[in-house]
Amino acid sequence: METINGYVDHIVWRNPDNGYTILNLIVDGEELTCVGNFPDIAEGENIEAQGDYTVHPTYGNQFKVASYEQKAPEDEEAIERYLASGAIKGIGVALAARIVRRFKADTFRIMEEEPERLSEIKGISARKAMEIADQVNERKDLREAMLFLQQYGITMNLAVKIYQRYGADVYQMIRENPYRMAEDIEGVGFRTADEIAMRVGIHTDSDFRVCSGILYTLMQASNEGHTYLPEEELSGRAARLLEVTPELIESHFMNLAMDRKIVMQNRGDEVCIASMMFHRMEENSAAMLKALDTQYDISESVVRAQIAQIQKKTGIELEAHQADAVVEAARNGLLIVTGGPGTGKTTTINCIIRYFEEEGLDIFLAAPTGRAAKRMSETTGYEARTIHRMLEVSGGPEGNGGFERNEQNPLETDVIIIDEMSMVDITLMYALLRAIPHGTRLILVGDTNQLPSVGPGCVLKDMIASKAFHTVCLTKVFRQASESDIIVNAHKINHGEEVVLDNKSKDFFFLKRYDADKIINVTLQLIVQKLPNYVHATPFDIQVLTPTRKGNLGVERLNKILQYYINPPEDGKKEYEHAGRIFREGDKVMQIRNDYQLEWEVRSKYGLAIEKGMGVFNGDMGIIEEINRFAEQMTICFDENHKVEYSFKQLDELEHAYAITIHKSQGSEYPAVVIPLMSGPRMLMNRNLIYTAVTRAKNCVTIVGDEQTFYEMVANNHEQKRYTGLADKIAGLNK
Ligand SMILES: Nc1ncnc2c1ncn2[C@@H]1O[C@H](COP(=O)(O)OP(=O)(O)OP(=O)(O)O)[C@@H](O)[C@H]1O
Repeated sequence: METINGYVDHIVWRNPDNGYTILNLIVDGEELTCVGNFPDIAEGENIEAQGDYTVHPTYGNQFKVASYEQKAPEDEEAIERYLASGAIKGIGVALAARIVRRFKADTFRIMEEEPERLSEIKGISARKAMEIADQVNERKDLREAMLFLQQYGITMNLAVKIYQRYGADVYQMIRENPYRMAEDIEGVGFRTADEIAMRVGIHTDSDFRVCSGILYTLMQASNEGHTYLPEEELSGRAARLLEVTPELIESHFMNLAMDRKIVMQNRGDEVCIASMMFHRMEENSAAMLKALDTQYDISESVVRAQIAQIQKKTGIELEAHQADAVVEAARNGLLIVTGGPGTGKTTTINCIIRYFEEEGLDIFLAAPTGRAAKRMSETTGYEARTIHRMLEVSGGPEGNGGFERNEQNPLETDVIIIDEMSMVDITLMYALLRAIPHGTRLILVGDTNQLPSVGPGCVLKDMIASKAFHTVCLTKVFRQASESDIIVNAHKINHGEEVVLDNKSKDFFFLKRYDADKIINVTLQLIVQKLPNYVHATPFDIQVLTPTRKGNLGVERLNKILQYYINPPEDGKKEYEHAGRIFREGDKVMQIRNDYQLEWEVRSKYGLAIEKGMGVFNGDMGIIEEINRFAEQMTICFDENHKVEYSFKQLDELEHAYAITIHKSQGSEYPAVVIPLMSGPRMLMNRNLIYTAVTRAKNCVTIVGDEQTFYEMVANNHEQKRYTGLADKIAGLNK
């Protein structure tokens, strides 16, 4: 091992999570590339490093640093170089020279111990002297805090965030209550905080730990869709998490309620406990829905006469419930329209749009996902946007002022129609309602038999269950068996009736296979050979939908296999590996969380941006167009030619999408769907799930697998219970 001394001329690259850094060090006037872990280093600093010289196949000679020490610059030249490097704001080249000329080798001691003396120098006021001293100390404090936090296994990136939040209080916070971080800092969950607490030696029954664990349990429950938990369920879950008794958990409920972190409410003979956030969202949403539900004094016969006119013009005669929906839309501020596939929801929306248009009203159309919005645009012929886009994403967290449109800056229109309402969770509903002023009509359209929203809440069902709002349920199926077995079978599935699997259909097939690898083989043949011609689509458009993420037919395994066959490695096709996944040019990928910061642009054929916007959302699908290793980014092309640059660091937000879960497919429609099916957990394998999968297909559904599993799913009407409070809160307003 060798020792070198030098100063950092330039930091070439740095990984903020682990401090891995490539930098140019000037050693005896010569430039040397050094690589290694540098938790905190700035350009201009002097270091003494131990390590070995190596030769990198591409980059040549390097020094691999095993350990290093920061050295206060010893000679005056080094001190001046450091100060002139811009490391301290307000000191440039000229001032650095003046300072060092005056204080010589004593410069740093003066800055730390007698900073007021800096004002002896021309160009430095007393205030500026103190600002410089603060910065010098801050850097020193930051460095010390970093070292302290790293003892507890905290990454650099997180350590900076923690230090920024708590400053000098960081030591006390970590020693006394690291659980505060789980509430205060994004990116720190209960588990991280608990791990730190364990290292610090905090007891398992500490009050802070129990309270934080309770809030964490409620948050975990919201990931399963619940907005509250019954008291017993909460104490049981939290007790298992913290490995303490349920009694200890229960003894903290009252304190948390007094601190306004949770809300306890009696519902029947049950005590329901919700986090304050979800309680408020539900309570405010209930009140806002009620406020929108005004009645308009419009005569029914006048509306019906208008409908007759519209029917004459369009040549479509509405069925009784459809016409009722138009009448209710005209006479009420809030209306819900539900129905399964092919029951005429779109036809009804179209008539409602025409009616309001003729009244001279402005109409906004929106849906929860990009694909659903696109479909709404196609079927209505009017522009439909995602709800996120309509509310104008502002870059902040969802539900917390994350949209430009809110009560201060509401949507300016007369009528808002939302499609695919079953997918809207309470967070998005709350954000939507905040942006709708009194006097705007709101029409919510959806299919209650679809899977519930991925996010917490059960908004559409709860609104219907409250019986507080006008609801029109469309039941007549307009498409006949000869036209579409997909629709007819979807309704049969929904009613638990027998579906004939004789493959005499034109659009509904069941290929019986009983072995996972055979099922995958058939799936591949369908995507690559059989279906593209049959449904006039590309393999990209044919979507594999599967119930699970894990297992032989889970998303993860299917994606690896499908990628290998559909988009195999090839010379000239660039690849990049991230977290065990190989992303390759030509891959089909999906964004897996809402990202309001990502910018997209539509480019002209000369590559110039002709339209720009922000936000890529959970479920958006695209193709990797280009991987640029030099710039460490890849270009993904999403629907409507929206091109987005992902830096390699953002790849956690992307997954392959050759196969996706049925849950993720909600609100989307594909020309053809292939569903590999083998037995799985009963809780998951229910009627809702197979119904949702089948209704995603426009032209063709093929299920490949075990017919027994299919029959069991159709028979299994057991839905996973969601604990949600919106219905009760709406009902409570009537009392
Ligand atoms: N009153 C009607 N008379 C005759 N045909 C109708 C009527 N209403 C709807 N249809 C036809 O039934 C089919 C399904 O209607 P529509 O697309 O409106 O239903 P939907 O509920 O929106 O279906 P999906 O959920 O599958 O999109 C369409 O072909 C439509 O033209």
